[in-house]
Amino acid sequence: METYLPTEIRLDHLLFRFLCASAVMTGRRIVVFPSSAELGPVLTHLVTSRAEKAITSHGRFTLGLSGGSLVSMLSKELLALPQLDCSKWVVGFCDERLVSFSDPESTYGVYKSQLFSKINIPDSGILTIDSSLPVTECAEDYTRKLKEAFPGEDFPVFDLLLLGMGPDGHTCSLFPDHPLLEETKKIVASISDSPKPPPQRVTMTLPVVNSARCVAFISTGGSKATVLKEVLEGGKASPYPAARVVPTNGELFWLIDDPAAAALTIQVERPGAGTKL
Ligand SMILES: O=C1O[C@H](COP(=O)(O)O)[C@@H](O)[C@H](O)[C@H]1O
Repeated sequence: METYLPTEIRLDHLLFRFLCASAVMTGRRIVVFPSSAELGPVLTHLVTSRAEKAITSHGRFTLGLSGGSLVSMLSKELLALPQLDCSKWVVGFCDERLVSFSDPESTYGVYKSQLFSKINIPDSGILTIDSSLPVTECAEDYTRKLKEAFPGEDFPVFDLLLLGMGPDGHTCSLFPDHPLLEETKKIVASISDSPKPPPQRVTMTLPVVNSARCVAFISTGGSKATVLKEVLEGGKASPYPAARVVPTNGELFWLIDDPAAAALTIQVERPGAGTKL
């Protein structure tokens, strides 16, 4: 039996269903903002909306964080929210550099000083590497921590992964032409020859990234424009690690600014004020 709805609500409902369907059909949404000032609030909406959905459905929100330019943008935006309850968050790192936590290159270290120390996330909800271990043992130790945090899952299924992309097309610590791109069994891999310093890192593998319920790339600045065109318009044959991120059952967002989008010729979304994902 069809429920009666006023015309405007039926149209909204149809539009909503259309947008959902087109997102599924295209498999990804590329959303371009004039600058990171407009991108930031939409990113926080994505985080808080997926957190609410996850906590309602399974009692916690599992979030994978990347380093680099994302750290300060995300920290600033989350801390600007009037209310942020992170008591049910479990945070892991999409990749981490093998340096001491006090080193400015430590992704955990910078999140700790810019974000974790200012929110109510419990220490037990932050899955860190043991930076005192040699790199292969560090990856094994981090694998064990993820397996404990995601019991019964062959590959951990994160509610949301926030990824960056370097100007060479790398994401996490998965670099172009590196054998780690072919990894199919490990959850976490070590790398000792990262072309971007520091050379020793641990990284989630592509099977983990592609198992997530939602993956969002945040990419800003003109230095990303050339590679972004290759990644987003290069088709299935694109050799760039970022192009290999295609969640099997999850959502994929590319949140980018105008300078990063400068070379794109494909259709993108240009949201207005108050856009929510
Ligand atoms: O080295 C890294 O780089 C990427 C990209 O960083 P960005 O500063 O160009 O946004 C980052 O996503 C990754 O976590 C980090 O280890």
